[in-house]
Amino acid sequence: MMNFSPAVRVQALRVVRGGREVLHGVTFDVPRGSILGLLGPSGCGKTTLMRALVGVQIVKGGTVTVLGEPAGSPGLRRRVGYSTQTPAVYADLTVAENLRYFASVLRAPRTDAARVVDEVGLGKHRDQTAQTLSGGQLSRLSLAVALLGSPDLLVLDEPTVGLDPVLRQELWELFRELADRGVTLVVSSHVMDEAGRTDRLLLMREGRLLADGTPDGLRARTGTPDLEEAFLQLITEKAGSLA
Ligand SMILES: Nc1ncnc2c1ncn2[C@@H]1O[C@H](COP(=O)(O)OP(=O)(O)OP(=O)(O)O)[C@@H](O)[C@H]1O
Repeated sequence: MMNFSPAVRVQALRVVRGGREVLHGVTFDVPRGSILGLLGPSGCGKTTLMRALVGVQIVKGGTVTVLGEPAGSPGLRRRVGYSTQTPAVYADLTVAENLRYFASVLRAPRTDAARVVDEVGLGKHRDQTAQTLSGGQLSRLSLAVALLGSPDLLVLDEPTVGLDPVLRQELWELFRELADRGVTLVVSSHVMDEAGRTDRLLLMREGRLLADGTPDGLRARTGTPDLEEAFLQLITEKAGSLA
């Protein structure tokens, strides 16, 4: 039977960190097999929101439902892949050793380590220790770990930081292939030209959603083809309406 419920449903989510509310009631859905982009200035709450999706963030209010279960449920552990901004891999293990290790922890198929190394284009570096990788290679290793076990939801925190335009393009092509296979992706980025590659964009500012729509919808609403310009316009609009 087809499952039409959204992959992610976030309702009225509030989070307090360090005694301060950093998410002030965020609500959105992510349909299965789509790519949601999370954009907004540094400190607006993107990482906090992603932590709530993977179930490692204590929440003050609201609900987060992932693949039909409360975020963080044990049953979701192998169905959700998360790559953080600071890669959590072993510095003194090689690329291949790291992947074999995490594959065994996740009880992913043995062949998975080889598959994901190719998917992220790290084949040439498989025998290099993680500590000798460049920043971009390290973030691709982190992405490879998230792909182990073929999760249904991928939560990727700035996966393309430090990558050249060619690699960024290749990774976005991979994200689209995964979405076409039914995987749901939530991807944060600082880079506006990547925003146009998503199915839906959440523009965040200071713990609130400034806009939620398709890239074309946001362009139409603001009357500009440039998403960066659209974002700035929405911020000004909001500031005006609050004044
Ligand atoms: N452990 C913490 N204690 C106190 N405040 C925190 C903590 N972690 C994050 N914050 C605050 O929560 C807010 C949201 O942070 P978050 O990391 O989610 O932002 P972000 O949008 O991911 O930023 P960036 O793009 O720079 O990674 C920020 O104001 C940050 O200072």
